[in-house]
Amino acid sequence: MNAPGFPPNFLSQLSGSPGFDRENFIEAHQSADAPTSIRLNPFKKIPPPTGNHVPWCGEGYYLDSRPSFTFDPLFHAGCYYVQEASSMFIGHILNHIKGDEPAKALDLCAAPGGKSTLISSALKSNDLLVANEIIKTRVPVLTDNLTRWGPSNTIVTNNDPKDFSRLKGFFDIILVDAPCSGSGMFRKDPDAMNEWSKANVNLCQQRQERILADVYPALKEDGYLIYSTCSYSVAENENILDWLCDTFELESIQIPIQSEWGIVESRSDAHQAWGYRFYPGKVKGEGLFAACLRKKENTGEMPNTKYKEQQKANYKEADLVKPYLNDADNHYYFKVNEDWLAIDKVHKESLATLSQFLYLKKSGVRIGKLAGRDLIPDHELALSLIINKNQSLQTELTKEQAIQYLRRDNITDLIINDKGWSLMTYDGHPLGWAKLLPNRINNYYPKEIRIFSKAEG
Ligand SMILES: C[S@@+](CC[C@H](N)C(=O)[O-])C[C@H]1O[C@@H](n2cnc3c(N)ncnc32)[C@H](O)[C@@H]1O
Repeated sequence: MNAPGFPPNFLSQLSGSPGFDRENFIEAHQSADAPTSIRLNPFKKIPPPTGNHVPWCGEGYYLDSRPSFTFDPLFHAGCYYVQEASSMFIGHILNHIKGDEPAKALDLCAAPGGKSTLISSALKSNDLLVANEIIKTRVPVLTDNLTRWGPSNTIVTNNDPKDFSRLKGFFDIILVDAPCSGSGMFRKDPDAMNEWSKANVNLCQQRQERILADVYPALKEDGYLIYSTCSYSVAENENILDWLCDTFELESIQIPIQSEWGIVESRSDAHQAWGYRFYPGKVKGEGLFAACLRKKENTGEMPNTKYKEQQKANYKEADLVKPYLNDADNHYYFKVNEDWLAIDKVHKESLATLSQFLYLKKSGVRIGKLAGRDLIPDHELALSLIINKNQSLQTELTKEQAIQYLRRDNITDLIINDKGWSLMTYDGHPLGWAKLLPNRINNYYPKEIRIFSKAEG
């Protein structure tokens, strides 16, 4: 069977990969469309869709067809994330390794944020997630996706992996979802085939080693390193595991899987490290490789950071913003310029440490600015999981009105009985803020993320 479109040497290079079935692989790329799947936000409950479950992810569902997510207000409310099914396996690994002890997790290569929202779903409020993206222009999409998801225990950073090497032994879990040659996405994005070459695979391999070496000191002894790519190349996968085991003291972790899931369990040549391969045709999802290793050495620890307390006057101001949050006493309140922010109290020290070494782009939840004793609420607050909805007005919108709101258009046929800041909700889920005035509504949906397309379909 021939496969038009695959780059020269691609199939021959794959022929040695564990579990590779040439005919099955070509057929999956010729005849089957990439399945559409979503993952529900466990903290913003909506009725599950009618499609089948993703076998390795309790919150993952395949959809029978691909709807227009842009025109679904619940998507903008952060009730679900559109994610390729294989990627959800990272959540399965996390569930296997994570105990009850509070953990600090780092998602090093995080934009656009699919795996960050996945990790976030598996964490409790006393766990911390740091989601980092090196490329500045990709940070906004990451912060937007995490804002929609709503956690208050998350910090977004914009740093090079080597900046993390100073955070010695800080993290219990590090995910490196590495930039790679991208062959696993060929079915979804056939244009990616034009970028593929053996030389690029080698370049990616070198970059992957560099990223891993840079971040390694930030992992605690006995902490877990999860490594993943969307490449099929042994050079970027099993060979990287061997390189890791040659270079550092790591133990490979076997992850329980069920044979009917269709995932191929592989072993690296030299160290017999376990890896998990996803081939379209064998699994209902795109190409992925994932592995988990445990650090068995101490490469240094952070000295304790002394936290500089804020001045007393600020605490008085903080009392004005507290009523806007649920569980207000379990949060730590701080100011960045004029804005008040909150993060779970247990992360106060971590925040101080991270702010010394990294560029923080989003920390916990931005509550808003005070104008006298009144709060000008921030969009992050509206979408957050910690908002006290009873503190402000709420205006429930029809689907048509919600789309108008999300476009920043005029909202038609809305009867206004109140005055002031109102949460605009759809099916009870906040979308953002508007200010209700006697004869008009001021729409405060952020213009950068408004719906731009005019027509559905
Ligand atoms: C596979 S994508 C991450 C996808 C993301 N984890 C998700 O699930 O949505 C790899 C990311 O690594 C970033 N990246 C590129 N070069 C990098 C480098 N040298 N060090 C760290 N990250 C890099 C890319 O900008 C990209 O966002």
